[in-house]
Parts: sequence; structure tokens; C-alpha cells
Amino acid sequence: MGTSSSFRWTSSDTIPSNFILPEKKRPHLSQVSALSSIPIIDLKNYTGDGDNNNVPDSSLLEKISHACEEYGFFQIINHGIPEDLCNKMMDAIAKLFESMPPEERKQFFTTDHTKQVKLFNYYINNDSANSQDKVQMWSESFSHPWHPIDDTSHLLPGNPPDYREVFGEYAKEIYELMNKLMRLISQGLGLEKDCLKKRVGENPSLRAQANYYPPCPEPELTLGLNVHTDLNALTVLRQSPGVTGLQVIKDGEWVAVDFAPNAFVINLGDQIQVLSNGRYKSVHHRAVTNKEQRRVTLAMFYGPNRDSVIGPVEELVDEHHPPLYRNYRYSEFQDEFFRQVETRRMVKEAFQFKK
Ligand SMILES: O=C(O)CCC(=O)C(=O)O
Ligand SMILES: [Fe+2]
Repeated sequence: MGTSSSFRWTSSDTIPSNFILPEKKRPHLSQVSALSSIPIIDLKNYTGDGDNNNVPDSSLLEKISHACEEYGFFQIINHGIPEDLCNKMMDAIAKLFESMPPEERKQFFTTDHTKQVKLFNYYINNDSANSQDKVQMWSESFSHPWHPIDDTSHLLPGNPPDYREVFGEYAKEIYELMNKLMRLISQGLGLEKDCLKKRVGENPSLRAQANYYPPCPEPELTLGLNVHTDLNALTVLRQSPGVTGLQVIKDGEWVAVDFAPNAFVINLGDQIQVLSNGRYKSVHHRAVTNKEQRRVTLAMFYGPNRDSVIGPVEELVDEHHPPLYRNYRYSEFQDEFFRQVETRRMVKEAFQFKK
């Protein structure tokens, strides 16, 4: 493999063979349910509940709890983060992928997953018995650490300059939002509002992943991102205005996440599923491509650090709800994740007690 991306956005009306998935891994777009999407939750009357003891509106907690149990996903609106800032962030990401100078591209492009800052492509195994071939996903991703206070801008590319500038501001806002969401999710489980945050631990691991999906002439033959669950605790995803592509599994069927103006898509990662002893779900999802418009997304991940010990919260375990998972150090979980990379990942299952 070369040192820079081999991905050439094609202008032809067919896709190169290295992007073509075996039949059973294709998206089968006509089978995606058009009838439902994920819940949209309005945070308009929620003040954040930071330092006081106000309990949020019970109907808000019910909605959050229902979404977390049934979907593992929801969208939020009226979250207080300025739309203008989010649009600037999405524009900077598009520019980053579209006009990164070749020498910078070379500097960041890697196949080494341990790199802190990396531009990379996803691949999945082809599954054909006699082949080691991998199929490339129709996307490119750029991943790096983030922090609400510490300046991480020196790690980021200098082009476009607004990526560094806007990202710092965006990261602060997202951290506040994540704190609110972690409180709501804890309270939704009937726990103290700080419980989940404490369990995820001090010095959480914070990573950002920008995804770029160019228009694709044959969306039925490929995927933007393969089926996966997020291994962290909580993900806050922003998508470029008006372009859909994210799909989640609900009752065994693929459901498309509708575009909602100025909304964030929130999803629970594997660690919340384990901490909640299986009550809240980390749900399989994927990104599909479309013929007309490029799509840009930014996933902000919040998870434990490698030393945090994760396991079902004791208050959620009783004789009717025996612990489903053993306690583990998050480093074990990450190592298992990387062992399973490029396959359909079953990471948390490796920490599950046998029935
Ligand atoms: O781009 C999307 O819609 C999904 C991104 C995602 O699932 C991820 O980065 O983990
Ligand atoms: Fe994801």
C-alpha cells in the first residue's frame, strides 16, 4: 500500500472493483424501512442542571430513557449550540478533505491505527474463502484527539486554517453538551446524575473522527462505513446539512436517520451498554452513499481511558438483573476491538458472561 490515499474520486459512472462488496454485505437500499426514524428530542426547556439539584422534567427523562432502551440513538434539537458554528465546522472539514496539499496528505495518511492523528480509509474482509482481498469503503476519515480546554491545535493540519480555529470552539461546546447528556442518561437509568461520568472516569479519552463520503455512482454496490457499534461511551455526530446516509438497526431492519435541521445525532457506545447492564443499547449502524451529493460528518467520541475499569453499575444489578458482563479494564476492550478490526465486530460479547 502506498503512503498516501489510493482513493481516486471517480468521475465515471461505475466504481472501481476494489470498492465492490460481496452481495450479502451490500446495503440493499430498497429494503431500508421508510416508515420510521429515530426519536427527536427537544432540549428547549432543559437548563443543563449543572450545579444545582433540579431534577429534569420527568417527560424529558422518559423520552431519553425510551430512546436509549429502544434505539440506542436519538437526535436532539434546541441544544443551544449555534448553527453557524456547526456549519463552519462542516465547511472546514469539507475543505480539509478536498484541498489538503499532497505533502500534508502524505504526512497524515497511514495504515497504522496506533497513530494519534491519522488520515485513513476503512476496509473490510471480502470473506471469500480463497482470497485475502479487502474491500475499501467509499469514504475517507481523519481522526485525532480533542480536548475542551487544552489546545490540541498543533496536532491538526494547518490547512484550511479555519479547521484549527473552529475546532477549538466547537470542542468546548460539544463537551458541555456531552456533560448534559451524560447527566440525563444517568438520571434516565435512575442513577445519580454524575454516576456515569464518574464511572467512565477521570481523563476520559476524547477523539474526533471526520468522515468524508464523496458522491458515489453505484451506491448499491458499496458502503460509506461498514456496520459497527461505537466502542466508546457516547458519540455526538453532526452531519452536513440536508444529506442523509446514516442508518441504524431497529428490530432487525435498517432504518434511515432523517435529516433534522440543526440537530445532533447522539448514540450510545458499548461502554454505556455494559455500565447499564444491557438496559441501554449500543446499536449497529452504517453509512450509505448517494449519487448526488458529498456528505461530511463529524463524530465526537467520549470514552474511558485505558486504565478505567468498566462493568455493570451495582445499583442496576439485582437477583432479577444478574450482571451480564464481567468487569474489565478499558485497555482490554480496546485490544479486543483491534483484534476484530475489519470483521463484523463483536467486542462486548467477548466480555459477556456465558448463559
Ligand atoms: O457518518 C456517519 O453517519 C456515521 C459515522 C460513524 O458512525 C462513526 O464515525 O462512528
Ligand atoms: Fe459509529
